[in-house]
Amino acid sequence: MNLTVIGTGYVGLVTGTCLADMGNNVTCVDIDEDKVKAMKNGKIPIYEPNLEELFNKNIVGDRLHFTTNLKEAIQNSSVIFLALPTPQDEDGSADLSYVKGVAHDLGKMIKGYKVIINKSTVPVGTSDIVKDIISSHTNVAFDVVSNPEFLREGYAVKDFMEPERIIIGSKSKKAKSILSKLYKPFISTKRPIIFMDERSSELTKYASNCFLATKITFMNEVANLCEIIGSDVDMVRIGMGSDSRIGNRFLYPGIGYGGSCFPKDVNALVKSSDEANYDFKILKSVLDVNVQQKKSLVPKVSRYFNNNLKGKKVAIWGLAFKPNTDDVREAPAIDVINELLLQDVEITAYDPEAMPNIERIYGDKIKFGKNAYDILEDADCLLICTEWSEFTQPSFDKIKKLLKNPIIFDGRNMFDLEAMKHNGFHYESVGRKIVKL
Ligand SMILES: NC(=O)C1=CN([C@@H]2O[C@H](COP(=O)(O)OP(=O)(O)OC[C@H]3O[C@@H](n4cnc5c(N)ncnc54)[C@H](O)[C@@H]3O)[C@@H](O)[C@H]2O)C=CC1
Ligand SMILES: O=C(O)[C@H]1O[C@H](OP(=O)(O)OP(=O)(O)OC[C@H]2O[C@@H](n3ccc(=O)[nH]c3=O)[C@H](O)[C@@H]2O)[C@H](O)[C@@H](O)[C@@H]1O
Repeated sequence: MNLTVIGTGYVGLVTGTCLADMGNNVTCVDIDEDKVKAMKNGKIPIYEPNLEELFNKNIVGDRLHFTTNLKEAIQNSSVIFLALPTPQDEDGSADLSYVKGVAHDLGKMIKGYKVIINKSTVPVGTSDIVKDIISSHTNVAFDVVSNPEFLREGYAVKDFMEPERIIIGSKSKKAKSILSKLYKPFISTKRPIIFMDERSSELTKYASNCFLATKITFMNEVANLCEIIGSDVDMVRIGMGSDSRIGNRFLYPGIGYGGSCFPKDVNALVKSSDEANYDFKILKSVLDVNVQQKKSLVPKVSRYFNNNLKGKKVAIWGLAFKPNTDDVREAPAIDVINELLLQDVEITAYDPEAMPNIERIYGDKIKFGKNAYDILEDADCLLICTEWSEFTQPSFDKIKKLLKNPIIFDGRNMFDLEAMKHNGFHYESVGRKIVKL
């Protein structure tokens, strides 16, 4: 099939690349000229494991094309994906201006039947809004389908190629039949397409992200309680997770959830609920608890140094909002850095992928290293904000030699308590006993 993908951020690029890999002829459109130029030259604008290889394969295979010209891009394709940003507006709601803007453009441009598939995360009712906008410009037949995306950064290719389910919100037989054909290579009896109406599909996406954010937040609160009453959250997590009704995934406590989606999507569902005169209390608590959790590491450091961090030198491992991405949007490391800078702390940091993005925010306020050990020399302690696999089995001897004091504050529970005792560290983590020197 000839397809057009509008917006080549994370979702658009993965969607376009994976669908091209299934033999479709895909044209990706973006308004960012530099991005399009770079992609035409085979340069991928994001760090995402396994994507670059697939991207290059499909460019060489002449199935993946890039342009800034929307009119040209949609000319020969009756299937159009929207993968546009829906960032958080000032009042917490989802900003639909990108989606609405493109709907106006499409309304003025379409000449024959098109199915417009929305992959952006959008509030309930957006499919109707898009339909109305397009209809205000044209009498040509078209369908608007809600087809939310569930991929995770860091696993995006696998998640797209082997989705646990594909949600399609549409009442149009024609659109459903086109999408069934398009997604055939991705589905099986264990990985079905679930058809529903547009409004249910739109809510499924928010409800899924909000539930996961709630699950993490619940465990963060369990961890906070563990610290007070002397339980070990790792054991509680294993005990809880072995109940298949609960499941063992997304039960890892830490220094709060971040990223480009959970924070904005929880805010957006709270806002939509308020507008519908429904007080979504549990989600309001999730928002509050996560703000506190993201601030929870620095007070531990401060307490250790008798509430005086002025002039201390702190090394940070991990800046991305999670491993295997260079994305620092709403990353807990940013809250940690802000708080430390407020207390006049000197910061050295290392992340395998995200340092350029953090440097863009802080300039020379932070020093960066070439590797994890580079930044430890003479630091008063080490903080861990992201659980990159390269931090999993470090040389504790080397860390001890380089740090001024053998002290680690771990926001991601990376190390075994007994091992840290044996290695001779003061070690504080989340929801577990403090290992004292
Ligand atoms: N990032 C993720 O892991 C996931 C994101 N989503 C949702 O998918 C949507 C897109 O997210 P991302 O890909 O992360 O966004 P992004 O911000 O990385 O990329 C969006 C792209 O759209 C382009 N764009 C903006 N206006 C345009 C226009 N008028 N015409 C053509 N291109 C235009 C931008 O230049 C940018 O390249 C959001 O609604 C997000 O919530 C859903 C699942 C996963
Ligand atoms: O809508 C989206 O954009 C995507 O949002 C999340 O994906 P992503 O933001 O890439 O990252 P996750 O792996 O879900 O992690 C989100 C945050 O939760 C934190 N987390 C995750 C799991 C856990 O057990 N504990 C925990 O603190 C991570 O550190 C990270 O900060 C969802 O997992 C995807 O299904 C969804 O498509």
